Amino acid sequence: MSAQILDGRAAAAAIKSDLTARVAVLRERGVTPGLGTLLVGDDVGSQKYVAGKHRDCAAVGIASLQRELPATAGQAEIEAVVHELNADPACTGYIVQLPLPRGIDVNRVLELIDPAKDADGLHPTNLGRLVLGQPAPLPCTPNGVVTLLRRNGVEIAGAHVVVVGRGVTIGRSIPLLLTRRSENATVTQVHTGTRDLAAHLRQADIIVAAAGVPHLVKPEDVKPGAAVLDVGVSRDEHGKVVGDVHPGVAEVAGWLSPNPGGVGPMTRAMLLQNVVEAAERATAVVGG
Ligand SMILES: Nc1nc(=O)c2c([nH]1)NC[C@@H]1CN(c3ccc(C(=O)N[C@@H](CCC(=O)O)C(=O)O)cc3)C=[N+]21
Repeated sequence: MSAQILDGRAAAAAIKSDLTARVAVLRERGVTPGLGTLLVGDDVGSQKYVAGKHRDCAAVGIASLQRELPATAGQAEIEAVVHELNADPACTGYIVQLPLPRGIDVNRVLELIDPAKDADGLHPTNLGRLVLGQPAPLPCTPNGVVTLLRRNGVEIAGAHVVVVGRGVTIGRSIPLLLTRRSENATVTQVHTGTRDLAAHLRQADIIVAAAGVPHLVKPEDVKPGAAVLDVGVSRDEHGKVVGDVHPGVAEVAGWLSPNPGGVGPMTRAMLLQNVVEAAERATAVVGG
């Protein structure tokens, strides 16, 4: 018996098709949403990610604003681009591609982003709103995880979800989404300080593996039929992506998100959704 696939590429394609229609409505009203990216340095991986985001934009009718700075750029130069994008009415939302070069105060840069233009959903104000239950752009990867489960009919309400990892972009905020009344999951968060990781994993109806440790989740630690989402991205010596989930888990789990092809494409779709929703909010205010 083999797990059913939580196909992130298929779900992302369906979401992008829905967003294309919403963008068309906005454009009829004279509003073209625009996604900005700031890329600092010449990391090939980051360049590829950013290029992918702009390809996505073109596909759904969102305008692209690409800003690039050399790896030698200093704090002031980076902050100047952030101020420029905050002020630019053509920019509905934007991201500062991470990581930034060593020596840059990342938190200071991210705090300067206008929370209304925070396409990543990682601004302190928006994370605070998430804690408070107020409307805000949601962090893209966590929202991608929840959306991928929902679209495949995986029961979240009442489920015991074990989240592996406590990183800021994923692990920290996934429990905040899953424990909302609209999701109603019960969440255990485990991390490198957890005494018996396997004992927790075996209790899980849903495992979200976001630790960045290759093949951390082993088949013998997964309850038969559980849903397992592989969010970890490590690379082997050939540069190939290796996830947090051991391939043998496919024989035990009921549902499995592949990596690549799972949560990654969903992250990109959620970024586009944040931009479209920001444009819709702005249009509703302007139009009354
Ligand atoms: N401000 C900021 N926001 C981010 O969201 C952000 C970032 N910085 N820095 C880097 C990480 C990484 N990340 C990925 C998104 C999608 C895929 C993705 O779509 N991956 C494909 C495979 C790769 C491909 O097809 O090109 C997949 O999983 O199937 C991967 C990685 C976003 N990040």
